[in-house]
Amino acid sequence: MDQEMYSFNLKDAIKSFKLFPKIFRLLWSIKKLSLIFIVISYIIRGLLPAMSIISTQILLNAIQTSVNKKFSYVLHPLIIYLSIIFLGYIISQLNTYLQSIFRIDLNYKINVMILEKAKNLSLKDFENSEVYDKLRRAQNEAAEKPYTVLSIMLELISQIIGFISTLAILIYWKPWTILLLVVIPITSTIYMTKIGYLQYKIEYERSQERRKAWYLSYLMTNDIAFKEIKIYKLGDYFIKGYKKLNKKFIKQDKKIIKKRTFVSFGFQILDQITGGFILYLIVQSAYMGEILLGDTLAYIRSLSNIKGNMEGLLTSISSIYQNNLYLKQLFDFLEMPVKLEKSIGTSIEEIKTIEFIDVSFKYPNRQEYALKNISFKIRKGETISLVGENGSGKSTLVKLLSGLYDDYEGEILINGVSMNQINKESFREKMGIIFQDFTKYELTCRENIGLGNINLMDNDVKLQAAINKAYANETVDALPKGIDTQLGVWFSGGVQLSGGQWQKIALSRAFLRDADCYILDEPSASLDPVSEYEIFQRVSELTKGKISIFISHRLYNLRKISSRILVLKDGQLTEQGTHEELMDLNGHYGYLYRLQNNIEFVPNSDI
Ligand SMILES: Nc1ncnc2c1ncn2[C@@H]1O[C@H](COP(=O)(O)OP(=O)(O)OP(=O)(O)O)[C@@H](O)[C@H]1O
Repeated sequence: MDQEMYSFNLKDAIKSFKLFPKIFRLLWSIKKLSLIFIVISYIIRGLLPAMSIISTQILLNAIQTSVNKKFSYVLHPLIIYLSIIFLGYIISQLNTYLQSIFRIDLNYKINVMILEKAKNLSLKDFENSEVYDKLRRAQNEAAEKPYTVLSIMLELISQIIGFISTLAILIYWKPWTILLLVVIPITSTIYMTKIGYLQYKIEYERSQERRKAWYLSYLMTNDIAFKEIKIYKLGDYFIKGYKKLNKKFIKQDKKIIKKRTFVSFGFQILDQITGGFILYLIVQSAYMGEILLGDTLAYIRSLSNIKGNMEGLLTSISSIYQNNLYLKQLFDFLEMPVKLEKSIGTSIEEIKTIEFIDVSFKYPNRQEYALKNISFKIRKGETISLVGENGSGKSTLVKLLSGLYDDYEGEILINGVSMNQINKESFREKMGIIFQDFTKYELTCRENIGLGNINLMDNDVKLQAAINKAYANETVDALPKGIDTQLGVWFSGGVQLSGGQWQKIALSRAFLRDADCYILDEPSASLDPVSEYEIFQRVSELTKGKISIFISHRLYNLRKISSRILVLKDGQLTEQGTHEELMDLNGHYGYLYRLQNNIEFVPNSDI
């Protein structure tokens, strides 16, 4: 047996049933009345087999002993027999209907709960692959599970009732036969549960690889990497990676199926032999005249019912355990602690100052600091430029400044109040940011802009003003349905924009809000130098009296508009001042500026 099999123990299995109250609370919150009806219908379903056996037994025995009796002697048992069949039919139909409806509501509610939870996660959570795995597991594997557990749980209730009630019929005849009937299924269940645990463990351990396989297939089936896949001929490479991962999964799955089939086959054979032996005893008793025809049939049916019930009951217990393991993923995710930002802190009415005091920060998965001992103060009315080579920490600084990470060292003060003590939601409402990797929403142009302030989504005047501010008029006017044109290529009627056009739409989105601080992180990636300069100039004009922060590698464009330039090098703030001051300093900025503008370089030992 595999090493992993030993790590399963019955205690864990029993412990997993502790999830019941949580599951029940969740289900109760969906639809109380439906849940009550479903439970009742399962209880009746559990009683029906025994009721049917007893009514058949009474009917047959009545027929066999009806000589010289009135017809009503057999008619009454017949009516009872037919009523039970009819009741069974109605209950089964009602049960199917209620469960289908319940399932729809439950799935919907759980998916919304997952989205609500994802909404409250921090950027750090999203950059943490463990949290990401939890989210994916919750979404992919666990969303269906509460329903599965519900139906198995109810099936279990019904089976227990069915089992006990039919068992009573056989106990009445030969009590010791019961022992024979239960030993084998119980042993088989323990084994099957172990296999279930093994399967879960494999699934759990391969969730990173599963995500990788999903990612490779995503790259192959979406437009994001299409061009590079064609140009660099990456198709076969990605398919090879996809196949390699999946071959491993298939091998593991087949091994489990083999094991499951083998164990189940062995126990089935033993079970059939026991069943055959008890059947032999029933037939022998009937032959000897010890029992009537109705009793014989009742015992035979009880025997087959008990066997079926026992098997079903134990399979249910084992699959509840297995499903609970997956459900734990869902609860783990839903109960993951998150800091709800909006409920805490001082509200920010206007951003007047932003100050970093000796701020250092490193990403959770990194050893080295991305920012080290950064100190500066920005006042309202200033236009600040952040410059530095790739990886020097500019975008990280912007993320810290927007309150997206909170585990930095030092202090970040907004209007003199610590970032950790302000109401971040009110603060962010006052920020208009275009990140380097801004989002191109596969939605309409109106939504792409309106998402900057959803209250203004239908306010055409304000939308147009934002479009004008961002110089996006030409782009929007050229769209076939104007502002209501679908953008991107994912949905029908979509129009794809150029990188620079997308950027202007994103800028309009930032302008739609009446912010106190605008941040443009490297628009140069998509804008030509002239457009970038125009936009910087435009933004600094429009934000007079407010704060604007630009990040660009084109130092020439920042020269005139910046009231101050902050120079980052290897995560440290090495220089700050106006363009002229920094040129006079002849440090790193001077070096970069001259390099970009073909000005002869005067060496400086500090560079
Ligand atoms: N999410 C992240 N997790 C871990 N490390 C990160 C993350 N984002 C950035 N880094 C690291 O932090 C450092 C600073 O990155 P940052 O993106 O702030 O640089 P930048 O100055 O904006 O660079 P560029 O000019 O290329 O945009 C780099 O070493 C980078 O590898």
